[in-house]
Amino acid sequence: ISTRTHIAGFNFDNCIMNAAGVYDYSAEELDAVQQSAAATFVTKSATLVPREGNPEPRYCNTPYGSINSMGLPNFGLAYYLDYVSAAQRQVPGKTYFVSLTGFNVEEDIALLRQVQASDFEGIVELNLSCPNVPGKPQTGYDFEAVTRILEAVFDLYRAPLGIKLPPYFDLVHFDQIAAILNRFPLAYVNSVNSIGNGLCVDAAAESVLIKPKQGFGGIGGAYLKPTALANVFAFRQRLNSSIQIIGTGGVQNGTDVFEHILCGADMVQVGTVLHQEGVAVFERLTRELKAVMAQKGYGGIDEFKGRLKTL
Ligand SMILES: CC(C)(C)CCc1c(C(=O)O)[nH]c(=O)[nH]c1=O
Repeated sequence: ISTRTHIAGFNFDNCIMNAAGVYDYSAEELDAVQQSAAATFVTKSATLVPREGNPEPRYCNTPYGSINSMGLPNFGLAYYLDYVSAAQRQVPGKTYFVSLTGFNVEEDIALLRQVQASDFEGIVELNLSCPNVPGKPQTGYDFEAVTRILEAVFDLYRAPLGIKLPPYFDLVHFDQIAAILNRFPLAYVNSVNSIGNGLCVDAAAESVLIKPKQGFGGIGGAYLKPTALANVFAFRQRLNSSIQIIGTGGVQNGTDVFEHILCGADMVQVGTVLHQEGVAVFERLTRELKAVMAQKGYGGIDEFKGRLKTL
């Protein structure tokens, strides 16, 4: 039984990896993912210069998942390009993902120019959940901004590039954003980022759980799965077949991975469960996925990918 997959023409021995922002901040964490059963890694979304991020506590586990307002702490793009450059030499033939996020189009372009000038041979993931012009919603919810950014990006960048999107909750929004995305040579769409601006409360302390933004933060974990599966399934039906899908959100076991693939995902990423369990989670999820496949008689993920039945 094989859980191998392919993204942007690159082959991967497995279809499970980390989600940007989790276990990918430092070289030590990236090493741990490298040495695990994960297919590959994606780096923490990188900015032009290093960022400390928000004051702590900025992440908290909750009964059904997690809440975070990290504030994009990262060592800067150069650090991650150096790490991946060394990884490419150490393990030739393995493909890595570098996540980027600018706070405006100019920054996005500057980040991509820096990637182009490097020896990076992998896949770029552009995080569109970043804030945009103050007073406007995050980029992923500002469809004109998405259009403007992708026009600038694809004028410049010709190598494999995917985007990370926030969750959408209205079928008309799926139609509208998919019509935009179908105009561009995207390698993939990664759905979903955390549900923005949730609020978790500690009733005993009568307080919020995290310090930034009065306790508002991105919601991950089990809460997220129905929304994540809906976004994967909706985009699979709307996007050109040339645009692949990475499914992210709410994975806790092999059946959840199976469900993401059934909805159309070509690769599945994990965040909260990785943060809580560590990199051993990749071996567990892979084992559990293979058990589901064995029980159903599937030899490879293409036999059930996107085959979700409607009633
Ligand atoms: C939310 C932003 C800080 C604008 C982007 C980075 C990010 C963060 C973060 O660094 O706070 N957390 C998430 O759950 N998703 C993200 O995409």
